[in-house]
Order: sequence, then structure tokens, then C-alpha cells
Amino acid sequence: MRIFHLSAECYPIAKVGGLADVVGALPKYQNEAGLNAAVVMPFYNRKFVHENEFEVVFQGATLLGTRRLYFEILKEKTDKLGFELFLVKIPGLLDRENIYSYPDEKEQFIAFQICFLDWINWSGQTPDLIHCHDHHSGLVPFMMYHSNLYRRLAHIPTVFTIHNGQYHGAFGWDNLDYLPDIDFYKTGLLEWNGGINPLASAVKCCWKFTTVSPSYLQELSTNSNGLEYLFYVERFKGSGIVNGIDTEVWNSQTDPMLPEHFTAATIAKGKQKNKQILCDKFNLSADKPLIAFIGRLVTEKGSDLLPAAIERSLTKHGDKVNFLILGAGDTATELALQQLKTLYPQNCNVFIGYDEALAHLIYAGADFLLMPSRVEPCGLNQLYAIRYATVPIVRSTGGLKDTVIDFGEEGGYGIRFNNVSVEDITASVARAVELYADSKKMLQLRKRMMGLDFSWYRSAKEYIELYQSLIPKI
Ligand SMILES: Nc1ncnc2c1ncn2[C@@H]1O[C@H](COP(=O)(O)OP(=O)(O)O[C@H]2O[C@H](CO)[C@@H](O)[C@H](O)[C@H]2O)[C@@H](O)[C@H]1O
Repeated sequence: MRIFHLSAECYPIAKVGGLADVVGALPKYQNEAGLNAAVVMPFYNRKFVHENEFEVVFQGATLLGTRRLYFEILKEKTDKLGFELFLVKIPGLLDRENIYSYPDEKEQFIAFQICFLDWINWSGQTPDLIHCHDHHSGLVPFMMYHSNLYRRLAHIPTVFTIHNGQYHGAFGWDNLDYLPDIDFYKTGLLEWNGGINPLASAVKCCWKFTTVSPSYLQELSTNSNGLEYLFYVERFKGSGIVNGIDTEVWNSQTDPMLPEHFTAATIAKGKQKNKQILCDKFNLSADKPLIAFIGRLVTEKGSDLLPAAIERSLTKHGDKVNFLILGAGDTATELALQQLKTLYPQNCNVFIGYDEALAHLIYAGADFLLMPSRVEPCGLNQLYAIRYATVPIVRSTGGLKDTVIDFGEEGGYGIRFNNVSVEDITASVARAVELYADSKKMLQLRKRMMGLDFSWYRSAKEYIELYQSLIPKI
């Protein structure tokens, strides 16, 4: 079964968040299960493309409105990632360093999608299914089914996965001419709320859409940044499949980013060693419970509440708890966190920026990982924390609700709270401090977590079953 995954991000080539982790792992596990899955993404001028060899497998020219674009499809030569990797390179448009936030981002992603379709169309390829991820590839289903240029591809099923329903990639009708040779009677399938909305269009036009957890599928009907009614109407076309994690990358016995490897049998010693190294680095005491946060500092993640919740917790527990934050995003939150670091240098430290190796060390060295998310479609951080025996403290929403059981319940291992509020976070921190004091219980929970399986094997199988339901002959 030949599948193309289309995405703006893919680990280790280019990552901003969890989308990259999923697209960098799912195809690998699908191929292990006998599929022929490949990833297609934009070319970014980054370390990976300089350190690896590529061959040009296609060259073409296309139109974006009246602008003529020359493009190349590059293929990574070795398939060492466990899947074929193709990059769409367009000189002057898709050959820059950053993934997002250029003023012509809309042109970049529309061109990416057109070049992909041109390539498979003109090179005579007929994949069994095309799997699009998030709004950056959301116009592909519409163009495949309603552009005269791509009639040859119109019978191919499409699956669309929503990793984040808050971002839609919407733009105005004045850009309609970017879409090549479309059937004008069908433009309603592009529309939402007065503009062209790639996320809405994908949901309308794809054969099936998925969300990255079952709870998130329900929540989209009440919270999706204006698309609630669409998700309500289309709910029977959707299914929720919880993300897995790449257990080869996230393996406490082999992870090259960990100074100390550990197994379920050496948890206490192994984690303490990582914690000591982490705490030394950040001027914190390794004898106190360490509560960490990793992620984008945006309102979705509830990070705006961290400064007040940390300060209140430090006031309440005095010197008995430490905090470490790794992230970047909203300037106001970054500033407030930096101020906390100045006010409480022995109990709170902050690293503003992106650092993959530090993230691994924190998952292994922290005692607790805090995720006060307002919205969390699945969340991978809590799964990495569990994998490295770190107790997740999560708000009961989306995928966090589907993957974390409170330690007060049968078989539980985490701490859950209901409201995105300073009060609820502070109360959960208090539970964490109390739990940490019970070293026997902590060890029991850590062992329990290390015995859990959140690998891709189960989720990759669910995707394959979904594909099979759309391609009956296989
Ligand atoms: N400053 C930093 N330094 C180093 N590493 C950092 C970092 N900030 C974030 N990360 C890493 O980025 C990833 C974040 O993944 P998440 O799934 O938690 O969130 P994200 O919102 O990006 O993804 C969206 O897509 C994913 C995938 O479907 C969903 O799980 C999620 O709910 C949804 O919001 C993790 O691997 C984390 O370690």
C-alpha cells in the first residue's frame, strides 16, 4: 500500500512541536507493518539537508496565480529514517531556514501543495492513499477532487489528521487564483466564515479525518476557534486515534541525550543521577521535588498561568519545591518567568528557547511534568514523561484525559485536575509535594509508568485499519 504523508514538519528534519514527532515516527512503524509510506515536506535550509545526501528525482514548473515557479523534488538517498523522504524545493520560496512566520507563508504552503500534486500527477504516480496533516496540506483534498488539472488523481482516498484545530491557515478570496484550474461551482467547499479556510476545506473534502485522541474529537464541536458547527455536522466522518511515541528515540537505556541510562530495575538511582546533573546545571537542589514544564509558551498550553501558580506554590511550600521551565513563546510570559527566576534563584529556573537535548534530560531528571493545557489534542510530553518515569500533572482535557490516570484511582500514575486556574495548579503541586515525600509510593508509580506501552505499534495499526476501510481491495 503506497501512502504519502504530507506535512510542514518532520523529526529530525524540522521540528517546532509534536506534529514533527508524529510524522517522523508513524510512517516508520507503518513500513514495519508492511506498508510503503513516504513523507513529503517543504525544503528548509537546515542542518539535516546539509548533513545528508539528496538526489533530484523531479524538476518542474508551475503557476501560483500569475507567478511562475520552478521546483525540484529531492529524495534523501539512504531511507535511513525508516521511510522515503521527499523535499519540495522552490528557489526563493521554499528554501529558507524557518518553518513558519514568514510574511508569504500562505504562498509557501499553497505552492508546496501544488508542487506535490504536480509531481505525482506528471510523473504518473498513483498512490493508494494520501494522508495530509494539519492545515498546511489542507487544500490537497479539494484540489485533487475539484481541479481539472488533477482529474487523474480524483479517485484516490485522502485522510486528514488534525493535530491542532486552533490554527486554520485561513486567507481571503482575493487569493483564489492561487488554486489552479478549479471547478468554480465547488468553491463553497473552500469556504468558512467568509474566507478560504484550508482546515475547514480539508474536513469537508477528505474521505475521513482523524484527531489525535478520541476526547479531542468530541471537544472540537465545542472548541475549535470558529469551526465548532462544522465539526458537529461532520462528526461521523471523524475518528480519534491516540498518538504513539517512537520508543527507539525515547528509550532510557539507549537515549544518547541522557547522561545516565536506566531501566525499571535501576529507576531510583538512574533518575537521581540525571536529576543531579540537571539541577547542577540550573543551580537547583536535587533533594527537593523538581516540577518541570516543557513546551510552547502559548495560551493553549496554559503557560500564562505558570508565573502566578509557581509563585503561589513557592509561598505556600516555602523552600520545599523546585521548578524548571523550558520553552519560548509569548513575550509577557517569558518576562514573568525570568522575573521569577530572579526572585527565587534557588527554587526556580527558566530556559527560554528550544533545546531538544535539554528536553530529554528534563523528561528523565524531573520528578513531575506539569501540563496545565487549555487545549491538548493529544500531547506527547506526558507520554515521554511516563516513558521516563516522571509523574505527569495534567489538566483533564483532550489527549491528557485519554492517557493519564490519576494515582488516586485503580492503576493510576499521574495527577489530574479539572480547571485551568492558578488554584487548581497550586492544589496539584501540593499533591505532588506530598506524594514526593512518600518515596515508596513514588517508586511504585515510577515502576508502573515504565511498564506502560504507548508505542506506535497500536496506533499505527489503527491508522492502517482506517486506510484499509477506504481501500477495500487491500
Ligand atoms: N522549548 C522546547 N525545547 C525542546 N523541545 C520542545 C520545546 N517545546 C516543545 N518541545 C517538544 O515539542 C513536542 C511538543 O509536543 P506536543 O504534542 O506536546 O505539542 P504541540 O502543541 O507542539 O503539538 C500538537 O500536535 C501534537 C501531535 O499530534 C499533539 O500531541 C499536541 O496535542 C498538539 O498540540 C515535544 O516533543 C516536546 O518535547
